[in-house]
Amino acid sequence: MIVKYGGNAMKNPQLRRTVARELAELRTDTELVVVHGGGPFIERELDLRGLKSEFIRGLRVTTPEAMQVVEMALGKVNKELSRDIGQAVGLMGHDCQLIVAEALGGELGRVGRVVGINADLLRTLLGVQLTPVVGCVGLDRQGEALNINADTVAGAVAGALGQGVIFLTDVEGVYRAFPDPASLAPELSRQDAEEGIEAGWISGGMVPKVRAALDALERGATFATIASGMQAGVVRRAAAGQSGTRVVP
Ligand SMILES: Nc1ncnc2c1ncn2[C@@H]1O[C@H](COP(=O)(O)OP(=O)(O)O)[C@@H](O)[C@H]1O
Ligand SMILES: CC(=O)N[C@@H](CCC(=O)OP(=O)(O)O)C(=O)O
Repeated sequence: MIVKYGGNAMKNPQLRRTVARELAELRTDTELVVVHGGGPFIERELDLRGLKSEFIRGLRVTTPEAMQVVEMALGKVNKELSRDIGQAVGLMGHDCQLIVAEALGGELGRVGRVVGINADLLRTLLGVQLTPVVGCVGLDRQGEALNINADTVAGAVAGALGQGVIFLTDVEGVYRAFPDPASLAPELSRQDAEEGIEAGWISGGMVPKVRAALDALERGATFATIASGMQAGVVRRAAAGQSGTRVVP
C-alpha cells in the first residue's frame, strides 16, 4: 500500500519517530511505498531566507529561487524518514525518472502535475524487500524540478501501482461539520466530496487530499483513506477500514 505522510503530523519529532516505527513494522509484512510532503519544513527554510509563501487553491506559488529551497528542505526530510524507517530507499522525481511532471503554468511558477510515474522502479525495489520513500518533487521534460503537492504524488503512485493509499494527516478524516470530531464521515463518495468542496465544508488542504483520493481511485487504486497520523496504530486500522474516512467512487 501507499502511505502519504506530511504536514502538521510531521512537525513533532517524537511523533515522527512513532510513525516511522509504525511504518518500519508495517513494511515487514506489507509492500509499502511512503510518499511524503514537508510543508512546515519548506515554510521554515523559506522564512529563514526572507521568502514569503503564497498559496493559490492550496498550492504554494513557487519561484525558481523558492524551488531550490523546496528541493533542499524535502531532500532532508526524505533522508531522515528513510533512515528512521530502515531498509528504505529515499527517492525524488530526479531518480530514474520516478516522477515526470508538467508545469501547471500561470502564477504558480514551478508547480507541476504528474504526467508519469516510473512504477517499474518502485516494483523493482519492492521486489527486493526495500521500501521506497518518495519526496514530492518531479522533473519536467527539460529535467527542471517542479514542486508537486504530496497528496497528488501519493494518488498518482497508488494509481500507477494499482494499490491502496492512506493519507495520514492531522485530523481523523473528513468531518461533515469541521472541526466537530463527532461529524467524522466514515465514507465519502465523489458526489459528497464535490458537494462539500462546493459548499465549503471541505476546504483548505483537505481539498487537494480529497481530489487526490478520487484521482487515485480513478487511476486504479484499490482504496483511498484519509486518517490521522497523530495517533499510534492508525495505519493498519485505516487499511482495514476501521479508522478514518474511506473515499469511494
Ligand atoms: N471537512 C474537513 N474535515 C477535516 N479537515 C478539514 C476539513 N476541511 C478543511 N480541513 C482542514 O484540512 C486540514 C488537513 O489538510 P492539510 O493541512 O493540507 O494536511 P497535510 O498537511 O497533512 O497534508 C485539516 O487540518 C483541516 O484544517
Ligand atoms: C505545490 C505545493 O503546494 N507543494 C507542497 C509540497 C509539500 C507538501 O505537499 O507537503 P505537505 O504534505 O506536508 O502539505 C508545498 O510546497 O508545500
